[in-house]
Amino acid sequence: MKMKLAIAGTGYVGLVTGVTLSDVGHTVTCFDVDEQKIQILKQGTSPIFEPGLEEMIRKNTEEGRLSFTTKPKIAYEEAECIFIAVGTPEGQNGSANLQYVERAAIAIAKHAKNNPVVVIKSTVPVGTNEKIEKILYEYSGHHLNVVSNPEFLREGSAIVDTFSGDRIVIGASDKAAGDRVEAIYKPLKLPIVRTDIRSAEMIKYASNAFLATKISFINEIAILCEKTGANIIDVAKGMGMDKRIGEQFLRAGIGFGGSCFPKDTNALQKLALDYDYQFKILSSVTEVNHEQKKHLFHKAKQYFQDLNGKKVAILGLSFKPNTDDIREAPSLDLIQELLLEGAEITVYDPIAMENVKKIYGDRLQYASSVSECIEDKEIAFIVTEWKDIRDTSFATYRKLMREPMIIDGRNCYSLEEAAKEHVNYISIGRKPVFFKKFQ
Ligand SMILES: NC(=O)C1=CN([C@@H]2O[C@H](COP(=O)(O)OP(=O)(O)OC[C@H]3O[C@@H](n4cnc5c(N)ncnc54)[C@H](O)[C@@H]3O)[C@@H](O)[C@H]2O)C=CC1
Ligand SMILES: O=C(O)[C@H]1O[C@H](OP(=O)(O)OP(=O)(O)OC[C@H]2O[C@@H](n3ccc(=O)[nH]c3=O)[C@H](O)[C@@H]2O)[C@H](O)[C@@H](O)[C@@H]1O
Repeated sequence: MKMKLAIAGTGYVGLVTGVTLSDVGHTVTCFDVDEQKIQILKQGTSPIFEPGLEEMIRKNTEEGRLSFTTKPKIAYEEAECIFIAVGTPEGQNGSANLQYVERAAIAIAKHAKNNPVVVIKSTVPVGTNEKIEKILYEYSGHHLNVVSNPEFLREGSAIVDTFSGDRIVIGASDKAAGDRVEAIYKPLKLPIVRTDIRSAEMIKYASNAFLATKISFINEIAILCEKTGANIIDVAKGMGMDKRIGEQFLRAGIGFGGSCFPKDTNALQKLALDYDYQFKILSSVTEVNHEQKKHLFHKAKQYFQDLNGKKVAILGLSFKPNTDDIREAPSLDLIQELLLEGAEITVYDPIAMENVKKIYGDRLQYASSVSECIEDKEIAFIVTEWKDIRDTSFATYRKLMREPMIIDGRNCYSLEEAAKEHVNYISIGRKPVFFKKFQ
């Protein structure tokens, strides 16, 4: 059944939801309060870097199923279902800031005329959907059903994640409203989990918190590997082959970043405190992650002591490959520490450089390729495992750097390769390989 849908918010989640649902045949109008964003979208350009997204925006706009507007009336008036996908950034004391969700609900209440189901896709604390139902009633004077439908896509693989996700969660108190949302997703042919509203809200936070826990856990095992002489790659492989553990999210590195894991782990801890409970595991997960983001810097200090005036290269700035998002990116922590030490920093990222320039301006130098970034440097830090960074051979480092000291936060190379290629190579959870003797 094809439906008339509206989306509030054209960030990652709103845009990908709008584009994919129009691609399976629904008519979708995306509304955003950001006029500049809507202008860009109307021209068929994506305001975010996401593989495959721009092509799909153009295709579905041209075929007449997808449109963009800054006028809430146009988006909401006739919609049968309205998805709220606005931001829920970290607010006071770590709690989720719900002001954007509330404003979106008020606009929906004022303009919707077709008795729509209101679907909350934004990540919101348990109990929020019920609050929004009340706001909708207060501002419209009649009852509108609210359904919780949290999102599980990842930046950088958002389209693939939407078309081949593991599950779609639908939390509803009204069966018919839940059925309507289920019907929208039917063409995707994905497993559907139906729950009550509060459980759906909790599934989202619990999933993100569990994945974040896996990362902090493997990062602590990596520290122990470094101390004991074990190899984290082999350890993670051996653990991950146990289906009860699973191989995913066992890549040790320099801590998790991004717009969601840090804020969602904090919001869940805050929610627990609101219910008079201290979520002990999660406070350790956050603490471990905080420390892990400084790991590369500490390694550099360990081998060089004084970094003042050192010429360093930072390869990769986004919080993960295939996105220009630098929110909570570990690169920012490293830059900050190195600036305080007085290092001379050159950075490179295939996509995210402009975002970093907005923060650091001329305090950094910006290179347009890996080679330009590492040329004549004393230390190269690998921070984000973009393909062109992973594909750079040790021979290139040897040719361009004074005396290659590579500190790799993403374990991009094998230790055998490093030993064979005569570079100094320090990675995560593995023995360092030294060509030149460091004290
Ligand atoms: N970024 C991600 O990969 C994922 C995000 N989420 C959750 O989805 C939600 C949205 O996240 P993002 O898409 O990253 O947010 P974002 O911050 O990139 O975009 C939010 C958009 O909403 C717009 N907006 C604000 N108030 C509005 C209003 N009243 N009406 C219409 N538009 C409005 C903003 O202008 C902005 O374009 C958050 O709750 C987030 O935790 C969930 C899964 C994945
Ligand atoms: O709620 C959200 O916003 C989303 O948060 C994450 O998605 P995302 O933040 O886009 O990216 P991930 O691939 O999960 O990576 C997050 C961080 O963890 C790090 N990571 C990931 C995996 C791993 O094994 N090791 C590791 O250090 C990444 O480098 C990155 O900094 C979740 O994976 C999505 O399911 C969820 O929808």
